Amino acid sequence: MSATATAAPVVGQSQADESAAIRLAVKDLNFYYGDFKGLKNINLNFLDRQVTALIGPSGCGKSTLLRTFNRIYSLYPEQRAEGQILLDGRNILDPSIDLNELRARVGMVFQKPTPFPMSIYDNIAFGIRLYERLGKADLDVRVEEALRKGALWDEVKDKLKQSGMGLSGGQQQRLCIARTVAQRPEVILFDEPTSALDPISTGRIEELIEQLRTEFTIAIVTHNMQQAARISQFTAFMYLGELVEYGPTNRLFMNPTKRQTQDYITGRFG
Ligand SMILES: Nc1ncnc2c1ncn2[C@@H]1O[C@H](COP(=O)(O)OP(=O)(O)OP(=O)(O)O)[C@@H](O)[C@H]1O
Repeated sequence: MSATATAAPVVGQSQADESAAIRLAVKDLNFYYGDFKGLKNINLNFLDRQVTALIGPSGCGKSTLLRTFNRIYSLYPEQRAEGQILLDGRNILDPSIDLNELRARVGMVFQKPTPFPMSIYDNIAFGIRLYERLGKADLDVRVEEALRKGALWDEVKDKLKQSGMGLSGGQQQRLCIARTVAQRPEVILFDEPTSALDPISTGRIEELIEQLRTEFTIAIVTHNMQQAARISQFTAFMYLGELVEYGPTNRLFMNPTKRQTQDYITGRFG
């Protein structure tokens, strides 16, 4: 989808904390799909308990970058990353990294809600059981905690045994967020989490992301620049596999330093 805005979007209120600790540091990252170079020498930091939005025209590499952070690409043998991605100082591209542990520390929420075909309760409990042995009472507490953090508890507390597939699209997406949160990750990746949702469900997810950032470091890919402006503290603008400009969202939208950024946020290309 292309940018259609004709003027820079209105920027939200939350201020970037430029002094926050670096949670994820991307250094000289190159990414290849076979011979095709999808990311070119990316250097970028994601700061603790801040929301960083990745924006740019279709095909610029936003999802590719996001997918390096939990190495989900390693399911495909022809895809590879070079460089470093330091999570709390440790390079997650190192072959010795335990991928299951990495994916518990770096959770991901996809564009299309993907509940498991099981009960609402088990959707949350499933991931916890993979890593921890908890008794029924403790597990109940964890499930409730996750559903509360996913802003879903009040709507589902009386039907935890019903299938997660029976929820509305927006509720399913909040269930997926709760499932991710239940693993107690440090970083949560959102890949266009609201593009399949109506405006009301979108608003709820945006509010939820705003709450989650008090606890988690968040990276979000979005085509919606108003959304990036509303919910992120930092924004990275990408084009053709390169990082063009990065900075506090306020500054990047109000006063971009690069012509390409200016053109994109005002809808002059895309
Ligand atoms: N599996 C793949 N094999 C080969 N090339 C791919 C593959 N996936 C993505 N690409 C290419 O890598 C580049 C970056 O794609 P990516 O999906 O990261 O872009 P994007 O900015 O997220 O796009 P969109 O906004 O359309 O989702 C594009 O040129 C795309 O065609």
